[in-house]
Amino acid sequence: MSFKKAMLLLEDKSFFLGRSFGAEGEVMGEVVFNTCMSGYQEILTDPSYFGQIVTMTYPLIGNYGVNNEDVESTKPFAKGFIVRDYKDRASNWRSQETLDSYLKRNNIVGIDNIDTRFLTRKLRTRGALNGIISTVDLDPESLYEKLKVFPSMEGLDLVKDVTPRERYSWNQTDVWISERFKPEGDFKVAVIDYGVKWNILKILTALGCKLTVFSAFSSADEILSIKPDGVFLSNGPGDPAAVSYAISPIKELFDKVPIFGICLGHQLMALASGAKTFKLKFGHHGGNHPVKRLETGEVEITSQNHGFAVDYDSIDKSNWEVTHINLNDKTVEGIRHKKLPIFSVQYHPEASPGPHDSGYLFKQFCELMKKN
Ligand SMILES: NC(=O)CC[C@H](N)C(=O)O
Repeated sequence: MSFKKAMLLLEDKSFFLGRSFGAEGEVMGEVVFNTCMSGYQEILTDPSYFGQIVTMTYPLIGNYGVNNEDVESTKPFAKGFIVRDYKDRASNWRSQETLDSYLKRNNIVGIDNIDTRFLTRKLRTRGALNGIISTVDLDPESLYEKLKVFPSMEGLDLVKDVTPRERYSWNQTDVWISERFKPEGDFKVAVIDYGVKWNILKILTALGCKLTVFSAFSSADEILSIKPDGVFLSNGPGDPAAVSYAISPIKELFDKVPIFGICLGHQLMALASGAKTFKLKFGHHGGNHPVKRLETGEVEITSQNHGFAVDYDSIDKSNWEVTHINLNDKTVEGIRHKKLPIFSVQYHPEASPGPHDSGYLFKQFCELMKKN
């Protein structure tokens, strides 16, 4: 690996000199911090990170390498990667490649030797900031000139860049997942792919769902044409309120089939119900967010990755019930329709990376399809 210098500059003009790893070049994006202690490969390949530069609060990154199995999509979607201490010696029986070589091969710019604790504290007090990482220009003035015209995440539709153009079928799972999830029946499920994580598809498959995956541009009629037993709304990048074309098809599906939404899918379901979304100060990105399930009073430790949230006050409480609340900041984590078999959560029950407390939600979706 190289020992070339790299620079990170934020929109508040603060800059950090570090060391280049991964690809060389220059990238801009919204800088967010993730508090997971492992799972960098799943994080990098989660399409919801499209448009963002991720910094890990866990200091040692790269030490267990990279493999072909732990990816959440075809390639890394994060724009750039910031770490405290990159370890080039990968030690794990599943490792096939170093993170440095993986990032180089996929043209993702990384920077290490950054005081990620200081950076995270700054993002926490200032809120998410745009940033630029460069290995080709180390002049803060000139980096700032480039960054200042870069758009803010608010108002950006990034789903159009990651959603598939054509529908496809999915029938893969893996041994770890099929140990936890057993077939619950034989269901035909339409997935709307706004940037879906593969772990979701693998869990649904293990539960006995035959999946047809649709583009975000699909109409309700196209989706209903396969006569699905249920519809799943996926996670995805960007500002949910900007994905206007995806909202009315969901609304049309409301009284037709059971629907389950995760993260962006949850936000779009809420928007279709007439509620509003807003941008959080620095978002929730990590594997230890406590969420209270209001029905039972139980607390789930959840995996999360979102910068926007559903506004509690805007929810139509005569038809919808808030089912889950985040115990850190009391934001909405789940909603359910009072009569129709439709529900969604803001967090990630598929985890990957993260704890498995919330896996029951997938079974709940199967129960609704069975009853219907
Ligand atoms: N993981 C996701 O689906 C993220 C949803 C949305 N892009 C947000 O940041 O809030």
